[in-house]
Amino acid sequence: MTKPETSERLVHVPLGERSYDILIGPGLMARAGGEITSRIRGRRAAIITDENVGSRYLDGLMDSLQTDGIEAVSVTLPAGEKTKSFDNLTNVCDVLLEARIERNDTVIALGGGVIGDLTGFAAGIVRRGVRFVQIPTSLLSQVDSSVGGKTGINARQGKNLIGIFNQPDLVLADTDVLDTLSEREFRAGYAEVAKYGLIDKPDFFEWLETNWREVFAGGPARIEAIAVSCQAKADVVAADERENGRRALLNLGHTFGHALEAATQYDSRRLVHGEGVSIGMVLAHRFSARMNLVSPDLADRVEAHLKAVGLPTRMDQIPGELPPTEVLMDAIAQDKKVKSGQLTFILTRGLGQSFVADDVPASEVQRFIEEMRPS
Ligand SMILES: NC(=O)c1ccc[n+]([C@@H]2O[C@H](COP(=O)([O-])OP(=O)(O)OC[C@H]3O[C@@H](n4cnc5c(N)ncnc54)[C@H](O)[C@@H]3O)[C@@H](O)[C@H]2O)c1
Ligand SMILES: O=C(O)C(=O)C[C@@H](O)[C@H](O)[C@H](O)COP(=O)(O)O
Ligand SMILES: [Zn+2]
Repeated sequence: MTKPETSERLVHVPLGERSYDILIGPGLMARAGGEITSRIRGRRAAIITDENVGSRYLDGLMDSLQTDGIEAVSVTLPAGEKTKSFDNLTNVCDVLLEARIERNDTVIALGGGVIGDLTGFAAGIVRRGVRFVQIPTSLLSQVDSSVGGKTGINARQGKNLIGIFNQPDLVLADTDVLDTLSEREFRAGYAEVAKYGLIDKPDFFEWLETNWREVFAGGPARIEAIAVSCQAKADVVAADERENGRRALLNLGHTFGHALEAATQYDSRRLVHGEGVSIGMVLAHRFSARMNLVSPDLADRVEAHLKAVGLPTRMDQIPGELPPTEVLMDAIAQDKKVKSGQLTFILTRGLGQSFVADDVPASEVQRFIEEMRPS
């Protein structure tokens, strides 16, 4: 096994027998075989990827696995949010069973959050659970979706409505691969980075306001931002793995964001997840101001930063027409945080002072959306 780069970072997710490491840094793809064989007994693997990532990184990963004695099959799916479907779940399960992947073999998600969520779900249900490694290749998946074990697919009724908690055995975030990510997708991932600052790390948000250009440029600031994000997520997940309380904070901006994704039929030409989160976080701050929890200046500040990096911050920036507010409210009513029919939102009392509000009147939300949406 080749030596780790000195710039490499390790974040541990302490979850008892489900604990695992997240390795972050350059050159990890070429070491994947060694990192896997040092942790997982089985010598066979199945790699699930998408066409954009597979065409660039599948061969290299296969070579690395082969060097360390792992024999692998692969399946390449179409790229994009629509891939998180029952049809593709069936396809992936079929591939795993046909290849006779056993419980101690490894299923590898090589791609962004779409591939990670779908693959993690399949790995958790095939033979009631086989080993699962995340090799996240988008910024969003390196800072968020590969960590914490939420896996699943979308349903006709809404986003991520069918799935399971299934922690990975290992996460390998090779930061070199971010060089081929489009600027738009990098920005979308950045929304989830900024989210950690807005949840409870005001110093990190301030650091991002000053250093975001370096994060976009690559190098140590980018690795630092990814490591801080993974540590922030690991801390929340370790405290509340199954979202009985504090973990809901990671949903800041998502109640609005998921409704907008559903409203655009998961059409990535109109909106991708991180963009929905960006608009959703601004709405969550504006709604907090509306509820007299914070000054509107804070919402202006959050919007100014997200705008500066080039993210959309308002519903009127989504191309095409949005459905009526009632349709958005229907999607919001399907949110997994709803309790006894009451909406739950993540609101804020200040910069980095987010909290879970589980008594938000639907009528207030509806009125607020009416005012904020394009007329
Ligand atoms: N499970 C969780 O905790 C969690 C957290 C956040 C988001 N998510 C989910 O993650 C998904 C969004 O993830 P995403 O933003 O990674 O989307 P994605 O998986 O669709 O990836 C974005 C695009 O970038 C391409 N891509 C990925 N890596 C690349 C690379 N290195 N070079 C070139 N192209 C590359 C992909 O092919 C795709 O076209 C959503 O479904 C969202 O719900 C899940
Ligand atoms: O890990 C979590 O918990 C999150 O909420 C992270 C979110 O960024 C992510 O988009 C997640 O998939 C949303 O979860 P959901 O339970 O609202 O579907
Ligand atoms: Zn998200």
